[in-house]
Amino acid sequence: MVNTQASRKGLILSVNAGSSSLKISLYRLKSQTAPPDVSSELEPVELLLVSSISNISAPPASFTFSLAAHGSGREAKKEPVNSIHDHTSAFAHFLDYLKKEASIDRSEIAHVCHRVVHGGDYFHPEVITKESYKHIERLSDLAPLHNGAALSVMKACIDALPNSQSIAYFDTSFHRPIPHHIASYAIDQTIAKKRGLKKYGFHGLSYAYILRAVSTHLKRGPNTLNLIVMHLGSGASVCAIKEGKSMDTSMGLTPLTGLPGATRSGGVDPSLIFHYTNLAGRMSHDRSAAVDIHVTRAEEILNKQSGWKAITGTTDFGEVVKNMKTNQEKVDAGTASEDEAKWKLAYDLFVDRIYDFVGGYYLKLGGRVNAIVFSGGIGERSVELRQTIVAQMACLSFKLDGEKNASVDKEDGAVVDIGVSDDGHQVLVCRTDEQMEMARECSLEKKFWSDES
Ligand SMILES: Nc1ncnc2c1ncn2[C@@H]1O[C@H](COP(=O)(O)OP(=O)(O)O)[C@@H](O)[C@H]1O
Ligand SMILES: CC(=O)OP(=O)(O)O
Ligand SMILES: [Mg+2]
Repeated sequence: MVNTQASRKGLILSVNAGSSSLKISLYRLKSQTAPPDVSSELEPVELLLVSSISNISAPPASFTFSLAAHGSGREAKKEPVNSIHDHTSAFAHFLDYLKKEASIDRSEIAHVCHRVVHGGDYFHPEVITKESYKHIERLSDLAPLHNGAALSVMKACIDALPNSQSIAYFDTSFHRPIPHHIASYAIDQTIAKKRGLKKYGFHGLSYAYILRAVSTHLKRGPNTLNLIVMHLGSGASVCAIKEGKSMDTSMGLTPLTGLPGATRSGGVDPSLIFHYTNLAGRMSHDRSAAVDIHVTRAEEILNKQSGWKAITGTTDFGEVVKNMKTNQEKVDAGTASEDEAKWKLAYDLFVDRIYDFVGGYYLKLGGRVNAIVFSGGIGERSVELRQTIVAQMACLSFKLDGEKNASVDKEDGAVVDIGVSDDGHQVLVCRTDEQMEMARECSLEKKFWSDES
């Protein structure tokens, strides 16, 4: 049931619970009288403020909050916060700040959009009811770093923002068009069907935003585009987009497989875990999540105690790159200790797995690739990683403009060109925005804005 008062004010709060972060943006509808008539705009909503809490899994968390003044953005306030230890306390900290720092009446927030990583067989946004909440809760075991976090924020929203309607937007929706044989595993198909064991794919809200942003940037309809998009953050994945639709992606049944992440192993031989520990099948006693999640020791180790954190001790890939450069000479000379060499191991291993997917997807797309796109915290910020990947892709005739690559941070806009080859292959960076993707979808959905709904 939409609160009519709030609906008329047209504020949308978008909440993105990532594995290591909570990103929150507040928007106002640009056209309050006729919200659904702005479908052609990339951003039919106006950003009012943005807040981000990072390092939730490696405290102290870092909190930023900035009011967007006519789009230009005011200097962000950034501070470490010791009281933040999970997504619930991160959201509570944000609400406190909102009260103190912004002259916004919470009761004007009509809708809260929640990024939910695993939607199972939900393909469309779902208003949160007892039933949909339970459905998402049941899927928590398949996205142990994510769905529980999103649910805990939903609970907090229902308490703190009783006038607002909570709506779940799913990462998995974008990947619905993946062909059956690509989404299937080579296992007993009766069991696969019964238990829903297939590739779902994730980072879908990000890929949807990127597709639209690149389409606007290149002035070409999304359905004419073939892209290889890398979303590289604490969770990292690659997606092959064929004629505007997801054709394949590197994550699978859960967000664990594919590329390694900050604390995730990525794809390993499934037998590995039984050699790693003989307690693999036992239930984990980890109770750090605010919502009960049932995972085995195997899942806990591969999701939370692996990745570059396990190799180097840090979840920050920026640190990995910095330390790798510091130790480069010794590594090249063969005189580096294991401790000095570990940074390069983490970097090279990540890069190697990216090659696997980018190379495979280039082949699947028959070489007809309009652009490769870097996004996510690492893809958007690591000059070195982009340089390494595109250098290897020279054999596929991709070319990087070194100066443009080094000055991405100085460029405005969602998409930045960093190279184009003679035969038209583009290299792009896209500042992805999952919160905007949800707010946009929400603003365009007539039923969320009619007084009768
Ligand atoms: N300058 C940088 N170079 C490389 N990696 C960076 C840099 N700055 C941030 N990162 C990485 O970006 C990651 C966060 O990415 P993001 O997509 O925002 O995370 P999440 O997966 O939680 O949504 C951090 O884990 C950090 O490793
Ligand atoms: C699906 C996933 O891994 O998301 P994130 O990168 O936000 O943790
Ligand atoms: Mg993320």
